Formats: sequence, C-alpha cells, structure tokens
Amino acid sequence: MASYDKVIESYKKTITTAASVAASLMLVRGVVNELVPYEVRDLLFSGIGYLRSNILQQRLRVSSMDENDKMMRAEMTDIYDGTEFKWCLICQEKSNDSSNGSGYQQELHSYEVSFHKKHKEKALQSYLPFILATAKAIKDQERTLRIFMNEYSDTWSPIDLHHPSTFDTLAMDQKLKQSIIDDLNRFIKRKDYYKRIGKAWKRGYLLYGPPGTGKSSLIAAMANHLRFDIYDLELTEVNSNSDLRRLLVGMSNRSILVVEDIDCTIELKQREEGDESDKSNSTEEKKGEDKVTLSGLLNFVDGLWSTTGEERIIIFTTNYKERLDSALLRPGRMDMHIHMGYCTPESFRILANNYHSIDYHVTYPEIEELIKEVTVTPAEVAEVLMRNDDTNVALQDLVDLLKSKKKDANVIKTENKDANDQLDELSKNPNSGELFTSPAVDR
Ligand SMILES: Nc1ncnc2c1ncn2[C@@H]1O[C@H](COP(=O)(O)OP(=O)(O)OP(=O)(O)O)[C@@H](O)[C@H]1O
Repeated sequence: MASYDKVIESYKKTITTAASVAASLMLVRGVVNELVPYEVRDLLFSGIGYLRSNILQQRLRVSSMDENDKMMRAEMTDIYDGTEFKWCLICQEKSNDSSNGSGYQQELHSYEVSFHKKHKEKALQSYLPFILATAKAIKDQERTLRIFMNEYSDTWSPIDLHHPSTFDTLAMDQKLKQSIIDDLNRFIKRKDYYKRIGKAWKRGYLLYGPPGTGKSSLIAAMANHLRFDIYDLELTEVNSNSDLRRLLVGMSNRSILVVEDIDCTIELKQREEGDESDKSNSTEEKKGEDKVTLSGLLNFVDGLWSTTGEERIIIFTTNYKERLDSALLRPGRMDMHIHMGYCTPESFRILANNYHSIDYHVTYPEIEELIKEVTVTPAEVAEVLMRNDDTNVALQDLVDLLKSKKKDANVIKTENKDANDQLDELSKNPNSGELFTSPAVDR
C-alpha cells in the first residue's frame, strides 16, 4: 500500500510539474520520462504496428485491467505541433488472493492517448513516432554502456562500462573538440544521406599522439556522448581471418570498434609478407592464408562487413603515426585524423577544473608559462592534481614537477650542445679522437 501511495504521490507531482511546462517538447519528455516506466516503454517499443491497430479507434490502450480493482487515473494534455493529445495513466493495485493464503499485490499500469479523429494521420505518422524516438533516446541515455573484449579468438565478452570521461572533462584544444562533437552529431543524423549515396553508415577516426595524451579518454567520451557500446578488438588474440570475420559480424549496431596501438599490427603486415616463403606445405599454406593480416582487417572494415550493420564507428589509435602502413593513411580510409598532443595552458585549465573545481589560482601564470616550455602529458598533470585534495598543495606540486622537467630539459640541451661542439671540432681536426669521452648523441 505504501508503494501505491508513493506512485500516486509521484504522479501527482508529475502532473503538477507538467502543467507548468509550456513547451510541447519538454512536456512530452516529462510524460515519457516521469510517467512511463521501463516495462511500458518496452511495450511501446514493441512495434508501431501494435499501436496502429489500437489507435485507429482514436484511443490507445496499452494494457487492460479488471475494473473491480482499486484504480487511479492521472491525466495530462500534450500539445504537439498545435494539436492536443490527452494522455491518461491508469494505475491499479490488484490483489491476487489464492486459497492457501499466499496472496500478493500487483500493480498494473496502462496508458491511453486520445485525440480528435481528424488528427489520426498526424498521430500515426508524426506524433507517435516522435514519442517512440523520445522514449528511445531516454532509454539509451539511461542504459549502462558496455565494453566488449575478444576472448578465445572469436568471442566477445562484455562488461559494464562506467568510464566517467565526457567531452566536458576532456582536456584538449576547444576547436578540435567542437569539430569532433559536430562530426559525430552530423554522422548520427545522416542515415538517409548514407543510403542515398550508397555508402555504409560508418565513420572512421584515427587518434594519434604520445602515451597519456587522452586517446582512450576521447574514445570513452565519444561512447558516452553517442551512448554506443565499445568493442575493444585485441588483434593479436585473433588467430585467423575467419575468427576476425566472426567477431566483426557479432558486433551490434550503434557501436564503436576500437583497435588500439594499430602500429603494433605492422607485425601482421610482416607476417603477410613472410608467408610467401613457406608455401611448400599445403596445410601450412592454407593456415597462412587464413592468418589475420592488416589488409584482411581493412578489407573487412571497408568491405561487405560494413554493410551488415548501421551506425558503426571505427577507431584506430597509435602512438606513432609515422610508423603506420600507408594503406591506413590513404585518403578515405579514416575520415578524421585526430592529434592528441601534450598539455597546453588551455588543457591544464580544464584538468584543474575537473580535479579541483577552480577557474583560477594565483599559481596559474607561472604554471602556464612553464607548460609552454616543457613537454608534459595531460596524464602527468592529472596525476599530480589528483594526488592531493588541497588545491594549494596540488598546484604547488605541479609547479615543482614542471620546474624539474624544465631543469632536466636544460641539462639535456647543454649535453647535446657540448657533444655537437665536440663533433664539429672532430670534423675540423680528425686526430683529436680523445674528444669522444662524452655520451653518444643521436644526431
Ligand atoms: N586529454 C585528456 N583529458 C583528460 N584527462 C586526460 C587526458 N589525457 C590523459 N588524461 C588522464 O590520464 C589518464 C590516461 O590517459 P589515456 O589512457 O586516455 O591516454 P592515452 O593517450 O590513451 O594513453 P596510451 O597511449 O598509453 O593508451 C586518463 O585516465 C585521464 O585521467
């Protein structure tokens, strides 16, 4: 009974809130979010065909109930595109008494939407699809994302993904960040466009930059932004092209395929070239043909596999772009190349805001000057900022780190200069071999 009262209370609150909301969109969101619990949203998702057959009588009844039981009705009006739609939530507590006394209380919810019959087409063609899309967006927003990793060569195993990274917390150039967000938003809206131009609905990103600059954080931010699951493909664990095919075909739509450190798959390319030599043995030859290769991966990604699903994002990451196979860098292969760089004053401010919720501190000018002079990764800065809850101490620690980096850089610069001077001297005076006493220098 307590829970029944709670439900009534919650719906009263919703109605009051909804009544004060003028904008139609917000109102609809309120209806779906507050009034429609998961199980009914699932019913709504189960097919417009179902809705269509009911709504032809200008009244949608999602579930029915026994009229003798205790019932609560909550009504509200939604204005959509100038048309009035009346929603009614019916909440019923039903007792299910059994002869052995083990009765239980059951709560039933059903929803009705009614409208003037002249708006039937609008309701079917526009309003209900809109409600469904809104409900789906809410559901997507609320569901826990998952990350799938490949195990035993050809199976994915999922775990929940709770990575907190978002575009707000990502420390990187603001313009670049915005261009990525815009690109993703454009991509997800372009279903018809991709269909019209006859291309698979997928988009590729190459993330490159030194370790600790936020490549994984950017992937998590993209997943959180789009509400897409991640498939983290460890290529070295895949035994054959057939296994790779099985993995890729087993991916769901609206997902991100990630291949980290793609430069390490240079090995795969060498394997492909090396296989030419051992073609004498026919079984070996067969096995060799089925081994995973970089070109095999690229063919899948670009080929027919890409048309087996929709809304796919493919991300390759590397710490060394210059080591990548030219096939990967070819125009059209990866749609966007994103450089994740060392920490800048701008990214430092974002990190300081993330970890200490501040916009300014007296140490900022010094820190920002030092950051311009040294190479420090966002991961290093984040680590120092996290170490201490006291903002003053954390920022002072950061000043110390940056100063010590600057000092080290100066020592290296001096050593290099000395070594270069000695080399110059040697080239002018070849007999002075004893000059080679300092550490070897990579020119
Ligand atoms: N650009 C960034 N913005 C916010 N946090 C960052 C950023 N870069 C690094 N970090 C912090 O450092 C940690 C490590 O960074 P991350 O794993 O994203 O870097 P990476 O470039 O993927 O490194 P690797 O190449 O070694 O995989 C993150 O968990 C995050 O806390």
